Amino acid sequence: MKLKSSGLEMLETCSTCQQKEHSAATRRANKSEKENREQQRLQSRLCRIKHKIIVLSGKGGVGKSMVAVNLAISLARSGKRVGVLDVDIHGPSIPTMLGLENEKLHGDGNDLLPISYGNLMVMSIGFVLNNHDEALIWRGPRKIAAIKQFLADVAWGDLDCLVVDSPPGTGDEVLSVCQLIDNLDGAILVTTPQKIAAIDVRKTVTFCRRLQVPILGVVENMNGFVCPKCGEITSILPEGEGRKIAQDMEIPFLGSIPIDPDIAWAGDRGSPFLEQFADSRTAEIMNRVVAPLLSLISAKGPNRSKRLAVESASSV
Ligand SMILES: Nc1ncnc2c1ncn2[C@@H]1O[C@H](COP(=O)(O)OP(=O)(O)OP(=O)(O)O)[C@@H](O)[C@H]1O
Repeated sequence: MKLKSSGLEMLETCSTCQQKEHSAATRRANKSEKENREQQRLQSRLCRIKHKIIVLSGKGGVGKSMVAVNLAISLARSGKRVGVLDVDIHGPSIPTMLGLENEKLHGDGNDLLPISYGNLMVMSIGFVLNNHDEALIWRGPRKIAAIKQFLADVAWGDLDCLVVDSPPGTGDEVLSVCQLIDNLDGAILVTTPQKIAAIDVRKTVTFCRRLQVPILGVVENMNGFVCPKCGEITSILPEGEGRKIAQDMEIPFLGSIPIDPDIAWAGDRGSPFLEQFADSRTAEIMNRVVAPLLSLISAKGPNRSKRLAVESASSV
């Protein structure tokens, strides 16, 4: 015991240790100063964006990017200033869906400049990749830093709405967006009609509730098939899980969008469906699905959404 206590005394008085502690304290102070500056920069960007919506799903390939792009187009067509932020680090689809896959990231001083698609402004990790086959092999901290940089450094200017397209699941990217944007209007959850997708989407509902992100509604995509010859909609998948999630979990059901070969065609050609096939029956259905979201954005003032079905917070 005696030896141990005299060892401790040595530690307390040792000048090398004191120096080390002093440098560590300086590093900590510099780090928190840097973090404060970053936080201020982030807030000054975000406060110029009236509404922020994230499109989520627990399942991959269910149509999140398709919903994000067409919602953004619909808002832009109604005269809103809209940005689309693609935070799918490992599989960014937005550049392809908007025909921007050959665009590269530009900067101006400390600002990153969004790429324009008509009057839409777009930012995606896809603009950073050197070629289409390149894969980013990043762990969580690097992904989180990239998303932070997108939110803090992209010069969106004044926007009516930012639509964030996310990767499947509730991993680092989605968690970062939900935590960094503290006044998100809410999340749109996308599912397909099968139980297998719905099971994962239910987890996304729980995730949103734990993070106190309001749920704006569920979209059930790929419900029924639109015959390209006669336009009749035939049911080909088990039906109704999207509506069931909405009922069971007391969240709004925004509607169902059928499988339409023209949606897939439009996505591959980089020409948004609601622009290219504006007069089709499916476009009419899609317009009905996004109508409540348009009303939300058109309401005066930022973040007017009612916090829906949000349960008591628990820290994550
Ligand atoms: N209703 C639909 N009818 C036909 N094709 C569709 C429909 N919805 C989406 N698609 C097509 O399905 C593919 C997957 O859609 P999308 O990329 O939007 O899904 P995602 O959920 O964003 O995928 P990921 O999980 O990989 O990010 C795309 O080629 C898209 O054009």
